[in-house]
Amino acid sequence: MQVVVPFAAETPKTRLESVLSPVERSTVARAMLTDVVSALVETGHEPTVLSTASLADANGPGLSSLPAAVTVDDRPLTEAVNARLPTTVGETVAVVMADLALATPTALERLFSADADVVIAPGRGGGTNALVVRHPSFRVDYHGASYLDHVRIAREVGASCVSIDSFRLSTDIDEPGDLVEVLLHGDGQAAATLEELGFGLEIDEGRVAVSRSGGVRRQ
Ligand SMILES: Nc1nc2c(ncn2[C@@H]2O[C@H](COP(=O)(O)OP(=O)(O)OP(=O)(O)O)[C@@H](O)[C@H]2O)c(=O)[nH]1
Ligand SMILES: C[C@H](OP(=O)(O)O)C(=O)O
Repeated sequence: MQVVVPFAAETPKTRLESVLSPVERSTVARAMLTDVVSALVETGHEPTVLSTASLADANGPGLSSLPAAVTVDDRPLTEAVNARLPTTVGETVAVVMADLALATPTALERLFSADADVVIAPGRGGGTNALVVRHPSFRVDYHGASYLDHVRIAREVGASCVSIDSFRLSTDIDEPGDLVEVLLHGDGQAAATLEELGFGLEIDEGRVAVSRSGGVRRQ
């Protein structure tokens, strides 16, 4: 099975612009990529990062030892991923997004071992955080309610399709509120990077929040 990890290398995580500078967004994105790749390697796979640009050039911290091959493809996400999907029966390709900072080998194994032509780990808010494709006619269409689109596309090409219920794989880190989950449940580079940048938990009566300086640091 090939495992592809799409990565927007140049201006990642724009939806975090209210809390992180461009350089910080790049640093956090690269820390999350490192965590995802490390979890995939622990499952015994050899992931390929499908990056919009070279990671050696505009290098951020921590990528010199990334345990993955990097392929540069500057086409838009959907096109770049579709170019990597199976074209023959018997081929399997997994697509795991680089912003799944809570991904663990156990959660990924559940995704990989589910039995269907198309296995989807939905993201909160309608996205598709991870996919396994075992059907030569299935193609992706990211953005918007891509989860619904992918269920429909699977049906249209006659592929069996299941979605898996995983808190860890459903939590992609897109918006400031998502940083809470990294500090609550993450134990990799992404969580460490956020702490280095001064983020901590704000624990009150309602939902836990994050703030920069002043929040509670993890032990
Ligand atoms: N190869 C490739 N990966 C992409 C592209 N756009 C997004 N990604 C990756 O796809 C995953 C989901 O990305 P999004 O959350 O939609 O986009 P993002 O660039 O990370 O963040 P925003 O700028 O806030 O939308 C992440 O792993 C991104 O790094 C693209 O055009 N090409
Ligand atoms: C790529 C996109 O990611 P989101 O914008 O939902 O994080 C999707 O899953 O369709």
